[in-house]
Amino acid sequence: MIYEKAPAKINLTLDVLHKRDDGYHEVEMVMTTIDLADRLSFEVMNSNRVEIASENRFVPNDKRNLAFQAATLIKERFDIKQGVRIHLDKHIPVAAGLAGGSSDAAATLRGVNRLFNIGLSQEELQEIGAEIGSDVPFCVMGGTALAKGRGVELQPLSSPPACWVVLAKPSIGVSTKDIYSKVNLEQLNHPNTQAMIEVLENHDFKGICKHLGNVLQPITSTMHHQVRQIIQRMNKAGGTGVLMSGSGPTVFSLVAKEEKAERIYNSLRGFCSEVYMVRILG
Ligand SMILES: C[C@@](CO)(OP(=O)(O)O)[C@H](O)COP(=O)(O)OP(=O)(O)OC[C@H]1O[C@@H](n2ccc(N)nc2=O)[C@H](O)[C@@H]1O
Ligand SMILES: Nc1ncnc2c1ncn2[C@@H]1O[C@H](COP(=O)(O)OP(=O)(O)O)[C@@H](O)[C@H]1O
Repeated sequence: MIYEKAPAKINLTLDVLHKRDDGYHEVEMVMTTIDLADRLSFEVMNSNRVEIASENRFVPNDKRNLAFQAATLIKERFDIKQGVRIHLDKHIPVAAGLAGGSSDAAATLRGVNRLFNIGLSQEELQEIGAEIGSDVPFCVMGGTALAKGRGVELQPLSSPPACWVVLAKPSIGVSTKDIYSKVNLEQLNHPNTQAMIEVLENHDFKGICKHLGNVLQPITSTMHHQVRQIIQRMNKAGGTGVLMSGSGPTVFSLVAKEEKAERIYNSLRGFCSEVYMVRILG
């Protein structure tokens, strides 16, 4: 049996530059991993099948699951005759803007590579990951990175200084495709990506909080008042660096001190069913 951890990501910046000919949007975003993770196990099966099991009722237990797709892709590409049984212990909220499914796919690429001794490099796993989804290569790489193109061209960056991340996810689902389709290129309030890269290099926590920005936040928060309410509540509770992650609806706050993070966490609980307080992994 082989085990892999699949951490969630948050977007410190998310900018959309233009619409591409392939229908995707050209993005520029800074992402970092956090200590909120799914856990996966992988076991060889003698029958030539992929099986996936998870107790989470929001996660599909069939070919719609990105971990299932990752295992199938590797098996077919490298003509592996044995099967694999995957167990997914889900902790990352689903359809939340935290790349839970993409991180499960990335963990599966790593896990199956080890299970069958295929010997693929991290770069090769990233390339295969891009066939599954735009966030998968970053999840293979982990840490902190600048992502360009449709999100698959990666450049590693310095990680943020150790801090706490308080996250709150309202009980609504958001479709990434739907949010991207509502982008109006004339109306975007672009974050300063270069400034974010510089403050990361300088380990400047206040600078990181100052330069957080996500062009998708106004779109998702206009559609869902719950996102606006959480942003307001986090700010009112004294939250520093408050931003929506990815296409949402999860909102996070970066906090340097544990007591303050606890205060924000407590003020969100009761108001919102899914609230987490975790460390940044970076
Ligand atoms: C917004 C982001 C930010 O990290 O994350 P999430 O909110 O999903 O976590 C990503 O760009 C999401 O990546 P991912 O969820 O892997 O997207 P994909 O499966 O590749 O694409 C889903 C759909 O989103 C749209 N899409 C995605 C990426 C991109 N650069 N431009 C797009 O227009 C396309 O319509 C595509 O069909
Ligand atoms: N392993 C998985 N974990 C979570 N969701 C998955 C998984 N595989 C496929 N999905 C599907 O992908 C969709 C997006 O899920 P997720 O990756 O959690 O969101 P996001 O892209 O917003 O971070 C969900 O609606 C779910 O049905």
